[in-house]
Order: sequence, then C-alpha cells, then structure tokens
Amino acid sequence: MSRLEFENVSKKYGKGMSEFLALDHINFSAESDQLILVVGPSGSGKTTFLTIAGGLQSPTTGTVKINSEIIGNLSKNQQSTLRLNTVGFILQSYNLVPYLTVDEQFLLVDKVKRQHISQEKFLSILKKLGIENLGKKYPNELSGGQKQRVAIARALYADPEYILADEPTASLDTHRSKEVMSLLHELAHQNNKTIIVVTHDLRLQDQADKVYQIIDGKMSEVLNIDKSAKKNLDFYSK
Ligand SMILES: Nc1ncnc2c1ncn2[C@@H]1O[C@H](COP(=O)(O)OP(=O)(O)OP(=O)(O)O)[C@@H](O)[C@H]1O
Repeated sequence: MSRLEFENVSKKYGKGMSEFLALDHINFSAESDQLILVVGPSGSGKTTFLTIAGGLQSPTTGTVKINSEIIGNLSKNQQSTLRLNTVGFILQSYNLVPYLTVDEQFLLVDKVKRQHISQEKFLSILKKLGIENLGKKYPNELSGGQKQRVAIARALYADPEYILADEPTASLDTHRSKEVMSLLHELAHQNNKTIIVVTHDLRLQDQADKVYQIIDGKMSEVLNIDKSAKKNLDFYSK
C-alpha cells in the first residue's frame, strides 16, 4: 500500500531579516484509495507543501517519507528515480514541452519511463479529458483549459502511485472541473492511487475523501467542511 507521511515538517525561505516560515510543523499522511484536498488562501503554503510532498524541494526540518523511505536519506539520483517511478505532477505551469505536439508529449513519457502504453488505454485517457482531437497541436495553439487537460492526461498516462496536483481545475469551467474531480476520484478508488489536490476552489470538496486547510503555514484537517466552506468562500478566493 502507498503511504506518504510528513513528520513535523517546516520550510523556511530566505535568511535573517527576510526569513519566512512557509510551512510550520506539519504532520500529515495520505494513503492509496484517497483523494485529498488541501485548501487555503493565496500564499498560505499550498504549493510549498505539494512540492515537498513530491520531493521537488526539501523541508528545512522534519521528515517526509514515501512508502516508508525517508526522501532526505536518498541520494539525488535515488530521489529522481523515486519521483519518476512513483509521482505524477500536475503543476500550475502545465509543464508542457513547447516544441512537442500533444501526441509527442505522451511519447516523451514513454521514452523517459521506458514504457509502452496500449493505444486503447491512451485513447481512453484522451477521451475522458475531451482532448482526443488535439494530438497534432502544439501547446501555444491550445487554450489554458486545454493545456490543463493535456497536463492532467499526461500525469495519468504515466500511471504513478501518487498524483500531486496544483490547482488542476484553475482554467476549467464548473462542468469540466467536476468531471476532472470525478476522474481523479475514480482513479483514487478504482486504481488505488493516492491523489492530493491543492486548490482555492472549495467547490471541489464534494469529491474529496478528506479536506485539509493550510493557513499561515499551519495545516489542520477540516472535519466539517460544509460549514467552514460557506464562511470562508471569500477568504479562499484569489
Ligand atoms: N522560493 C521562495 N522564496 C521565498 N519565498 C517563497 C518562495 N516560494 C514561496 N515563497 C513564499 O512562501 C509563502 C507560501 O507560498 P506558496 O506558493 O507555497 O503558497 P500558495 O498557498 O501555494 O499560494 P498560491 O495559492 O498563491 O499559489 C508565500 O508567502 C510565498 O511568497
């Protein structure tokens, strides 16, 4: 079973007068079969949390474990291999390669991961995200929402144990947002994935198994999300 754990994780940026505590003693765990939503206002530490969860940056203090392995104890090469084999990122910047068509973005995953996905599975992912007709287009020919969906499809295509998504529905309308969240929910439960979504968008809470909030770098589980969601809607919106 997959398990991601944060033990007393803090992250400081800068030094001296410009020192800033972005994450403050966070304890957190996520397992397979879970879609977890992490909400919080702008600048509260959500992206910092997600990038540390995926080993893209290190905590200042505390321990992050993926499947019982302490990430900080691994060499840089071992960390890259662990990331490549277990974690799929959906980042705000989409991370699409500008000079590759949509189809080629997926071929690149095959190359990097030395895998080959059946055409049938490939098409089913594209269809689920409504991008089956975009294969020959380059990223600069796509709308923000289309780029977002290609980035999501590419993360799913690599079939990682963990999917870490930063505002995956930011450029999508309400209908598409719900579809994407349903898809992530289905993946978590039918394909045993651990999925963590950070977002401002409290409308996504319906599909989540657990909801956490980060405020000023401190994280807590939101047990009664409906009530606080209504109270905090303005607070969370950008
Ligand atoms: N590399 C960095 N150097 C210095 N400060 C940083 C750095 N990255 C983030 N910060 C600061 O840490 C805090 C948390 O940033 P983070 O991006 O994690 O917040 P966020 O909740 O994801 O915000 P948003 O919702 O606006 O994306 C912010 O005050 C930000 O300015």
